[in-house]
Amino acid sequence: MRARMMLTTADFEDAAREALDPVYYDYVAGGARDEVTLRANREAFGRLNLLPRILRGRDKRDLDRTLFDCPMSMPLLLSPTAFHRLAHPEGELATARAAAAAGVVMIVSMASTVAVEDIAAAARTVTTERPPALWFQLYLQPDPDVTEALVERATAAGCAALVVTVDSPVLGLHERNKRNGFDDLPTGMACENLRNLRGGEPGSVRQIAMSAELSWEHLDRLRHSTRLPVLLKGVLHPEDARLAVEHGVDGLLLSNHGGRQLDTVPATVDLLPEILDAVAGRVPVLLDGGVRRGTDIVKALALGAAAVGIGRPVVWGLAADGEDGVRAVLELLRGELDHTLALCGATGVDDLVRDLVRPGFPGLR
Ligand SMILES: Cc1cc2nc3c(=O)[nH]c(=O)nc-3n(C[C@H](O)[C@H](O)[C@H](O)COP(=O)(O)O)c2cc1C
Ligand SMILES: CCCCC(=O)C(=O)O
Repeated sequence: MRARMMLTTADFEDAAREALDPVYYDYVAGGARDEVTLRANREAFGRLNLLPRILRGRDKRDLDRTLFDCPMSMPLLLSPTAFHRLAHPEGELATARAAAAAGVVMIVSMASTVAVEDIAAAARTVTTERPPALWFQLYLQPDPDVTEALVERATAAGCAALVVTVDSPVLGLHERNKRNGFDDLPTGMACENLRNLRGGEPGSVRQIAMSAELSWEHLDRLRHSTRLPVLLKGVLHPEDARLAVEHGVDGLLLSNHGGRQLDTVPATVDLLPEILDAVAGRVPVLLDGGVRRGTDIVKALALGAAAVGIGRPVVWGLAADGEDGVRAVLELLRGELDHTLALCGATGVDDLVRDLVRPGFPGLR
């Protein structure tokens, strides 16, 4: 049999589907309820068209960008995804080494199955031009002391920014997980950032409190308790984007959680112009959701995103081939990004303007 050619992120998804327990595959691939938003994220990128410029490019294009003092080899980052040890025995250690080697930021999930200190140590074992950068994602906890203990832990581990996920007053409901009976980590795996956080906590998933009673006051308290940049992840309404800036956040990660929280919310790339208008350049806006191709990255950047995140493709790479798989996914996207820039007549990622992206022309999908 001919070996599979790993040419696209979809090839990694196919390989991951074969490698993974179907219950875990469904957990990663799935979305909330009817998965309308999950599909919309992809469809929206497909509907947007690129209108390239000619005779104005460059042989060697600049891909690098610095955000929150973190130099990145390209404006692509690893959005936070939980439970990497479900995908590969080395879990987040492998992911962190791949991200460091590729020179991109990894946002560590609060629900990682390796402790943030160990993830940071793994990233530091990689020798590269740029110091490895980790940001830390957290859910605000109803008890602010728990949030603060977590922030202290992430800060001491060397994380350079905090990403506060605000789209989860309750957990999204995935009927795939219900049907599969998946509601906890298997024996031997835990949410290691929560283990012994303040006392003898076991690191159970159930320690992560989702609360519908969180308010801007919880965010204000966090904002005042840390010097790290704070980004909000999951703001969708432009009015909330305005409020977030007023409350002193340093950036937004425009995200619908990969279609895993409220189903039928719009695709993130469709919302991007409205959110950017609301923010009016005061803070950078990053985006994730459905990014699978270099053309997707270019469209989001051209519309004004400061960087884009990928969630599932990282887990597919990890499941398919551990550290090498994640690295391969990142290099594949780097190659597609560079190739798309060339075809668009752009000299680099700073040479992209809104005018390059047009709403779908009829008949072109
Ligand atoms: C398996 C999985 C686990 C996730 N875990 C988290 C998490 O712990 N915290 C969080 O804020 N977002 C989490 N997300 C959402 C991602 O950060 C991101 O928003 C989403 O995956 C982006 O869409 P994409 O998968 O289409 O690239 C998770 C997504 C997946 C697929
Ligand atoms: C408590 C873990 C949350 C993981 C998550 O955010 C997701 O699976 O989308």
